[in-house]
Amino acid sequence: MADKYNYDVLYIGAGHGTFDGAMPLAQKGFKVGVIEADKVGGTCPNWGCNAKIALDTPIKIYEQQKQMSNILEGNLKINWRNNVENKRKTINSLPSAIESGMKSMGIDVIKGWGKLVDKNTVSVDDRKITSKNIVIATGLRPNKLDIPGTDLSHDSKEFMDLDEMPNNIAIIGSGYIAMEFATIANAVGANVTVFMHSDRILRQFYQPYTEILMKSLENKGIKFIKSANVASFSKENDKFVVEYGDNEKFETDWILDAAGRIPNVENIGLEDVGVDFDKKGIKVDNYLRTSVDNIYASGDVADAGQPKLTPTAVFQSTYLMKLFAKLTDKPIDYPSIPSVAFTMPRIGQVGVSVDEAKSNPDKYDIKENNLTDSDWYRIMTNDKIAQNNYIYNKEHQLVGFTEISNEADNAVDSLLPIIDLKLNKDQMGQIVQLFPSITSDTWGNM
Ligand SMILES: Cc1cc2nc3c(=O)[nH]c(=O)nc-3n(C[C@H](O)[C@H](O)[C@H](O)COP(=O)(O)OP(=O)(O)OC[C@H]3O[C@@H](n4cnc5c(N)ncnc54)[C@H](O)[C@@H]3O)c2cc1C
Ligand SMILES: NC(=O)c1ccc[n+]([C@@H]2O[C@H](COP(=O)([O-])OP(=O)(O)OC[C@H]3O[C@@H](n4cnc5c(N)ncnc54)[C@H](O)[C@@H]3O)[C@@H](O)[C@H]2O)c1
Repeated sequence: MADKYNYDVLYIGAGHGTFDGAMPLAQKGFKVGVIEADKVGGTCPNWGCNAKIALDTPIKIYEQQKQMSNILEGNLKINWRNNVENKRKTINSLPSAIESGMKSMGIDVIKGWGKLVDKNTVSVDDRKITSKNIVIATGLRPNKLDIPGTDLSHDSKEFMDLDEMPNNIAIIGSGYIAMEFATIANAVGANVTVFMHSDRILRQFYQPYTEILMKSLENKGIKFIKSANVASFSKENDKFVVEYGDNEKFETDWILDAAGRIPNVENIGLEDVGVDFDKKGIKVDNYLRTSVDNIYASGDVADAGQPKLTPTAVFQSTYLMKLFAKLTDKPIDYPSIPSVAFTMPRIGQVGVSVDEAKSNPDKYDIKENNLTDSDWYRIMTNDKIAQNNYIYNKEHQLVGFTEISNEADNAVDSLLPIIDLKLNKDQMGQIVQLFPSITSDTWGNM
């Protein structure tokens, strides 16, 4: 299409906020360009979900083996170097696979730093590229603590590429990255100390479950320092020192700063072109349109009031494809975005939360289960922690769910069609699950 401009749609950033929608858009005949400054695929395949789950998979097996030590004899041990090598092997081909996929659909993949020049022009080094529509999908980056010695700390990307697991690790923060990586480092044998900002971990999740998780991690040897108020990092001989609280000092071998991630909004010309943003990201309306009418934002960098996760980025980029291809003219209508902390045990949730249900008893009913004594599957795997909550509206439709267990990710996933398609009992009765499976038990416990 594009005649007046080089492209119909030009994307800045090549993560899930871009490629899930850009590929089908190009397939429909639209002229599409994608600018990427680093690895094609962005955070999720290279430094996020895929990379993390490759490292986590042996951890899950290791933890489950310990649970079944009455049957499985011998002591498994995780070889960290092999684990990192295996992670590299499983993800290293993803950028070129995604790039080839885009090129095969006719997308021009342009390497370099994209910066808005005006509402239809983006510069990449010395090149000026024009487009009818522009999508900014530049993602997030670690929010390094603004304290003395901050450069002595490391981020999640560096953790996932450690050739040796340090004996002692200090982790700053108690969110997703902090808890998932504390789980991994502890299983590999490191002494892990978590410096919490407050007295809670994983504040997005149901607090009674996060308290159970924290106790379980403590029982495995992870130390938590609540409301630590970390003041500085320094180096003394071969050791690193975390100064916190009332001038207390903690010596360690390695510091992971996991105190959150912030939007990549700097040096991309937003101010020059009049695109509004703040520290939560680029402001968008219900069509993912920014304050400039032909410029859109997608994925983590957009402040869309949704969890900044891969499923959100996939849904948003796919929605934009439909909008550009005129397959919809309606505002974006989000499904329930599922989220899981890949700790052991895991905590997962989707839809209406338990807290929301408890504060609106006229709208919701809650069914709580302890699966360790009632659920055959969890008895079989000797799970010591497995609980869930089903949340129903007054028409008895399932509208929310949360679980803590080794299988919480699979349990949440299995219920998404019921929640999103609002299946009633008759419709559910038309579907039989594989048996035995987590799905059959999760549906069966409703
Ligand atoms: C350690 C970790 C684990 C995670 N685990 C999970 C998980 O298990 N499940 C889940 O759902 N989510 C997870 N996430 C979040 C998930 O990775 C993100 O939500 C998702 O990758 C967002 O995609 P995006 O396209 O918006 O941004 P990104 O994937 O970050 O892509 C943005 C791209 O833009 C590029 N870029 C930035 N500025 C420019 C510029 N000016 N010019 C050109 N290119 C530019 C960047 O190089 C990058 O490639 C995890 C994140 C991290 C850090
Ligand atoms: N399983 C998953 O889906 C998954 C896994 C990892 C990351 N992610 C995504 O990546 C993003 C970043 O994850 P994250 O764990 O960095 O962020 P987060 O927001 O989950 O956690 C940040 C943590 O840092 C703490 N903190 C904030 N300021 C601090 C300070 N000054 N000093 C000490 N601690 C401080 C917070 O209390 C919190 O515990 C999120 O968008 C998340 O959705 C998702």
